[in-house]
Amino acid sequence: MNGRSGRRTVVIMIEIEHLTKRYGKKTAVDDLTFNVKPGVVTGFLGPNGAGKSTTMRAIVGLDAPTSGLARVNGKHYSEFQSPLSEVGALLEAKSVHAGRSAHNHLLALARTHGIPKRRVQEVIDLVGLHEVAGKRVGGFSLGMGQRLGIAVALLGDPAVLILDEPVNGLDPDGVKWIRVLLKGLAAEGRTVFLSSHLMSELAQTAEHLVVIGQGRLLADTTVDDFVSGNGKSRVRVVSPDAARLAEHLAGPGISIASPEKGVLEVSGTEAAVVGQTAAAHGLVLHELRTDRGSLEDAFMQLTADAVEYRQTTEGATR
Ligand SMILES: Nc1ncnc2c1ncn2[C@@H]1O[C@H](COP(=O)(O)OP(=O)(O)OP(=O)(O)O)[C@@H](O)[C@H]1O
Repeated sequence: MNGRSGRRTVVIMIEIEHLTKRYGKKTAVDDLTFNVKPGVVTGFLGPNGAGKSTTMRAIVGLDAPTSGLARVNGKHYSEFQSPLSEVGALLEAKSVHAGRSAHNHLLALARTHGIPKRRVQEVIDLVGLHEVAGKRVGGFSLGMGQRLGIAVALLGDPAVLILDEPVNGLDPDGVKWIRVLLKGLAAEGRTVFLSSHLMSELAQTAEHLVVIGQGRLLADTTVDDFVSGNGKSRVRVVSPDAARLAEHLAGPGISIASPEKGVLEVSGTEAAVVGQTAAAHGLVLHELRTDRGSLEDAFMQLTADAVEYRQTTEGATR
């Protein structure tokens, strides 16, 4: 269609290329480039104001980029014949007629988008709204509203789903439900791209992560690599000989803390080295394990650096 059909042999469903979005002097998204692939849940992580919603809005044509491109399935959103069937989106609170029932809201959307009527009941069941489908949307709780938004996103049975903070307003059961739902949709081969500021939630739901800060790409990697690459891992040792072990371990680049008697937390080395050092000196160990940093630690570390970077560059350029 655009003469670049060769690209389509590579299965990339969402392509962001040098995307920049400015609102007046504010650069919300700054030369962002990344791809989102099908078959896995990709988390979109960043502190408040990082540019996640702006990027998602650009993908579905709600915001025109200042420069750069956002494509789904090789096409710009405006080229879609049947948008709801190509990409389902849950963005900020939908404008829903408060007086309409969830069922009628979905039915109206289905009619205007050429989606069969039976799909309405299917998505109502899928999101667990069957008991309240006939009730006025105006009386819905935040969580019910989120479920309705997800039903709208799924209505056209799209291969690509974009969800901005989908767990907002959901209770713990709802959070668990959406985690299972999204993983299931990805396992069917769909592209699932969701933003969250709840890092622990993304760690349990997403396999891949795109992290942004101040509109710029900070990481595009698997969750596992993100944590091991950015989190601080340390070795925890419990030993009746802790003090002597600490003396033998001490050296350049190694820091040792003792949060309580007989316990050491060692950074800058590996569990194997600690075990070998203990064995070489005949010291008894009761426990030896590596504590990996959490996704939360990794995220804080990465975005803290981004904030510093921004302050220095702003100072330099203005
Ligand atoms: N319509 C707008 N006009 C002016 N500035 C805007 C507009 N929309 C977003 N911004 C600004 O652009 C930046 C990025 O906002 P965006 O909502 O994309 O971030 P976000 O990562 O989704 O944040 P949050 O997690 O708080 O939703 C913010 O500084 C925001 O204030």
